Amino acid sequence: MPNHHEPATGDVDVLITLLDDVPLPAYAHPGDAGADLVTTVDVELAPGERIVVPTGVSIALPDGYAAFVHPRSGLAAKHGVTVVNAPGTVDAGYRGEIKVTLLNTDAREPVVLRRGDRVAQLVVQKVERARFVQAERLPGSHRGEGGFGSSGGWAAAT
Ligand SMILES: O=c1ccn([C@H]2C[C@H](O)[C@@H](COP(=O)(O)OP(=O)(O)OP(=O)(O)O)O2)c(=O)[nH]1
Ligand SMILES: [Mg+2]
Repeated sequence: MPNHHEPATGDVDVLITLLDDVPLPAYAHPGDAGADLVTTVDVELAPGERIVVPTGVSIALPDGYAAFVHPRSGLAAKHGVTVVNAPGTVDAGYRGEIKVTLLNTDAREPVVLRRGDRVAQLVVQKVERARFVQAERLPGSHRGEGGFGSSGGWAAAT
């Protein structure tokens, strides 16, 4: 059984403060990309309702990293609960509490989430910062300006 109270082990140290009586974000299985975040409050989401929930954690990412707040597939598939701004971006310089903007996409059923429930997962990644170099023209490419379904319909590309 996964133990959600095991401290996360990983490749990069991320300083974290616990603002509430919550476990450290934990990877449920070795090799997981996302460490689960919990809500520190009970919420009931009406159909179509969104709400910002606190997670009780704040972090200091090293420069060159960002963390992304992703939905959990189980909550999404079983209850229609997603993260509105998925994936939410946590900047390396952000020291505030990580919050999750949940949305109940279900048209009929309300969803109850209890304090301590795992509502999202945090993916820590290296990110590049671009220098935006203004140019008169862009180099050509195979795709060109095609997008937004240019390659075909929803089934296999035809
Ligand atoms: O799901 C999220 C997304 C963001 N944040 C925090 C960390 C992030 O560094 C900060 C700002 O996020 P973002 O840049 O996405 O929001 P904004 O609307 O552009 O606000 P700001 O003007 O503060 O950048 O809010 C969260 O706690 N959860
Ligand atoms: Mg911003």
